[in-house]
Amino acid sequence: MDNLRGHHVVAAIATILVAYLTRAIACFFRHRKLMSKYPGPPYHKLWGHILLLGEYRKTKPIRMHPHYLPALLAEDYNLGPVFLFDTYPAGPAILIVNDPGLAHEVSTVQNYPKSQLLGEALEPVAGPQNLVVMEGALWKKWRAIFNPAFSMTQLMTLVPLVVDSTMVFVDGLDKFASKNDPFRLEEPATHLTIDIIGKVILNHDFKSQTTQNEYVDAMRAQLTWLRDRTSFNPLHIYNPIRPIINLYYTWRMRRYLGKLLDARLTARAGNASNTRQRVGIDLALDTYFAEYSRGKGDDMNLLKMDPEFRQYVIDNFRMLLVAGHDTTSSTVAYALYRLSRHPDILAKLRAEHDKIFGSDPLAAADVLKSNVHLLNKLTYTTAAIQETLRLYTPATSIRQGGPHLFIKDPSTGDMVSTDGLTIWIESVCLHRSRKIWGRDVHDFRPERFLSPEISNIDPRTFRPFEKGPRNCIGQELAMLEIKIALVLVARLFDFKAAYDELHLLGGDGTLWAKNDRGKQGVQDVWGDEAYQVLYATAKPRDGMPMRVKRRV
Ligand code: HEM
Repeated sequence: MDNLRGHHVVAAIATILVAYLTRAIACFFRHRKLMSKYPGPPYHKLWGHILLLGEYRKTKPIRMHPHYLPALLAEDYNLGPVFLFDTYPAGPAILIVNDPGLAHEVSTVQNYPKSQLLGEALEPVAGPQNLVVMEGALWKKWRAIFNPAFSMTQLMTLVPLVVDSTMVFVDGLDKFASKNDPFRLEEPATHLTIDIIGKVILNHDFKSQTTQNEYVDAMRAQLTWLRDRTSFNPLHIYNPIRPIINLYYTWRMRRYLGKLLDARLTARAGNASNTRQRVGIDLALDTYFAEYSRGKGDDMNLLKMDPEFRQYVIDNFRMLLVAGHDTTSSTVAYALYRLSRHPDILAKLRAEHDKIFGSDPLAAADVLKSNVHLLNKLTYTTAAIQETLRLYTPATSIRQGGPHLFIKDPSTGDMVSTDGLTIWIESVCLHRSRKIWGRDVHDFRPERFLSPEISNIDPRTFRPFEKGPRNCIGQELAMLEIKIALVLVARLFDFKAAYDELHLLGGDGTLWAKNDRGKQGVQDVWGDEAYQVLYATAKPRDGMPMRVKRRV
């Protein structure tokens, strides 16, 4: 009897399994059939674009940032304004936007929602609700709260603080120069931008350039634990330890920021007029007092912050601290790298600094502090930074398609459905398009942003900070930081990339030294050994090994 019942159970489980498998297989082939109608590189009935991905993995670096791939595909297959890349079920089916007009449509006219994939990827870094992934009224509210912290008027008042942090960076470079050893430029550049964003958002000096800091250690360690979206290794993808580690670092970071918030709250409630500034933490507290003070009498009754509000503030701080350092530090490193490879361009940049700040580079910090508006005169330096951002775009935008959202393919006039698809506004495709920028597209030539030729290029093409309502809140801050770094560094030091000396850095204890993945095989993209890799954002490969020499 028991035996018979056992057979029934097995038969029922088998039936469910067969039904489940049949449905999964039917879904799979329905997906492939549907996707085969989209424009794109050759599509395999069974494999979609998975085999194509395999081909690129043979000829390009394994660690190459995924945002290079659509640009390579567009070039190799002469692809049009919108095309599909589908590695389902290994990855999502992605509709790639490779046209400035369509990018404008998706980012600005229709402002597609942010992709769920982005939410999943950023959750460990800044919780489920933060400025980058929020939508609708919630996003509007928090964007409006923090906007004033990034206004040009506010930023200009912070220039002296940025200069001070950058002088600590200069001291650090000096030490590397006297030791005459290679080092990874990305490391000190990262600590520089962390210190700056701490001041801008929290009115707090992490001093990460000179000391260990609990928050910075936790944040950087957590970034190394994020899932590497280029890895297909199931042991990595489903690592059971990752969620536990994430919880631990999240707890440490929230605790640190919570203490800062409480201290500021107490100071504000006690003596509002003396402590208020337009840094992020005070702007958040302004909103808190405005929203919660009704009927509570004086501010001292608000010292126990509403838990929901508190969570939003802290997670937004976490997001701003991450978004506000990673991309900027990479751009500082890439700008110095590119300048070091083009003595003629570097000479022009230095001549501009001589002209604006006087011929003594050692006096530049004081000159700048006494007249912060001199930064607005840096025309050539700005072009050099723009050219760096064009070639080394640190971030792009991933949106979510939907049943009512269609993209009109300008090459055919077809309305392309975006239902169920991830939409990628692929700025790297736009920034590396030979058709748009000409035959020297992969060359570093700041002049292209200064000559009349730029007026022939659709202004919606160049979008390192994205465009539309979800553009980068920190773009002016980033430009200001990078300009100040170049002004204070470019005339004092000569840099030389040291990729041929990477073996000397194997034991330097950095995040780069600890990870061996992809260090063998092809190591260049478009002939560039300092290609970008995915390490939370787009970072210079191996942290950009450099040697530096003092000039004056
Ligand atoms: C070179 C430096 C930077 C680059 C290239 C850059 C690029 C970008 C891009 C492309 C986006 C759009 C992302 C998306 O659509 O998902 C973005 C958004 C954002 N960036 Fe930046 N960023 C830089 C520096 C900064 C800085 C210094 C901050 C300061 C906190 C910052 C904070 C943010 C935030 C909060 C968003 C989300 C804005 C929103 O959706 O309302 N970024 N950034």
